[in-house]
Amino acid sequence: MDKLLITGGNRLNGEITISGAKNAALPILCASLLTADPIYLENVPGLKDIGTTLRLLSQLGVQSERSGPGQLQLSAAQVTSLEAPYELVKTMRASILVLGPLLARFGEARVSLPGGCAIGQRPVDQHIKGLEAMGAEIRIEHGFVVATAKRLKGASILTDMVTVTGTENLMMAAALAEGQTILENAAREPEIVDLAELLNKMGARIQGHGTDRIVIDGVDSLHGASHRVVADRIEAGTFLCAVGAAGGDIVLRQAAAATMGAILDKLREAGLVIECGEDWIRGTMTQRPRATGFRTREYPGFPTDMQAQLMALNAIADGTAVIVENIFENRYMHVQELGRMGANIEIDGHTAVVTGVAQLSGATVMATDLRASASLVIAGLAASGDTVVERIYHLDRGYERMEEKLRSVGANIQRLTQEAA
Ligand SMILES: CC(=O)N[C@H]1[C@@H](OP(=O)(O)OP(=O)(O)OC[C@H]2O[C@@H](n3ccc(=O)[nH]c3=O)[C@H](O)[C@@H]2O)O[C@H](CO)[C@@H](O)[C@@H]1O
Ligand SMILES: C=C(OP(=O)(O)O)C(=O)O
Repeated sequence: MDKLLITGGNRLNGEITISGAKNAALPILCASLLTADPIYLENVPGLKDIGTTLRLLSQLGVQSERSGPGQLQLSAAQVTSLEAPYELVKTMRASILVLGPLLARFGEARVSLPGGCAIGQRPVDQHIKGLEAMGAEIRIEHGFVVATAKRLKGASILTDMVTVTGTENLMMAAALAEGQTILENAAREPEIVDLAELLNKMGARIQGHGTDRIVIDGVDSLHGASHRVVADRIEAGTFLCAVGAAGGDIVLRQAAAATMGAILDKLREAGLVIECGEDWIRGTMTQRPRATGFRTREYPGFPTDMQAQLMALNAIADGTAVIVENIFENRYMHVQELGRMGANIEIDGHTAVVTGVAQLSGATVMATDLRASASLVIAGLAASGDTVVERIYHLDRGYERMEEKLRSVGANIQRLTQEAA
């Protein structure tokens, strides 16, 4: 298992190019199942989760070809299986996103239930409830969601809570349903907007994406399209937290500041000077961070996927910050590891109270999930001495060449492969 070795203390200066968003690319890859025509994609990030999704799609019969860096052509002309097996689904919960497309186009799907994971239980009951409202018959059998439908029918669906992949699954299914579907309480994340834009290029009739009421007029079939995946706002926010913790001056290229309002507001509150244009963000940090409390919320609120990284910045801030995690019930796994580096953090239920310390000290720590890993890297960049982050396969799920990007702006960070470790 690979590890990262970080020697803290270097300031970060220079430019980093932001990759396409994991959370937009994953549903977009699954959307290729909705048509027999080819889908051409650009700005697909090179991530383990993308590899897993391509393996899953290949198992279903989808052909994929890389034509250049970040470019991918997908063809679901010959789908040969309608089953997503546990071996693949268990490593990546977003695999549930094949359910809606398979059911809508082929009238049948068997998708393994994802099971529990580090950050929370994460059930898929709302995906199922929505598809049932559209006329699907669904049963849980031997750990699989087994769904059938002659043709899905448009319905009015109000989900119990705002769910990102739930909205995506139902939007994809509704695109090929008979009649109109209205999704109330829909998620508004930029990644949903990106998916809807691709679906509309494929001939879908979707309106209201980016609001909490999405209206989809189903069509009989969809066709091929080309699309560039939106920039990863969480990757960009992570690098801004890194410069906030280590100090320095970095410019992020191919970033989408317009999707990052709440993140940029909080980082400014923490003391970063931030300037931005349409596709770039500059973050400069010349002082000790200021304690910055926040509550995670659905978009346009502060994202749960940035909670761990901003907590790491707070760990060395001047003052005390109160953080409330509202989306997942168990997303504080990084707290114990940050504590091993000298952070002063107390947890009471969904609330974390972070009292900043002047200096963290490097330690060997273990990554427990994707963003927890990122928070440990940020802490390591600011800490004195060496930090070893173990189990970085979590990090590789969602960050493209993170250590190379950080090294290019001056960080002292290297990957220790299993052999070298
Ligand atoms: C691939 C992807 O895009 N992942 C993102 C997506 O995950 P994901 O789509 O899985 O997260 P959801 O928005 O669905 O989850 C929000 C909350 O609703 C609950 N819930 C959800 C669905 C359901 O059927 N029943 C239910 O109870 C979840 O357990 C969680 O507590 O949104 C999360 C919240 O912004 C992000 O952290 C993830 O990075
Ligand atoms: C939780 C995340 O991803 P996933 O939903 O793919 O587990 C994340 O991106 O932080």
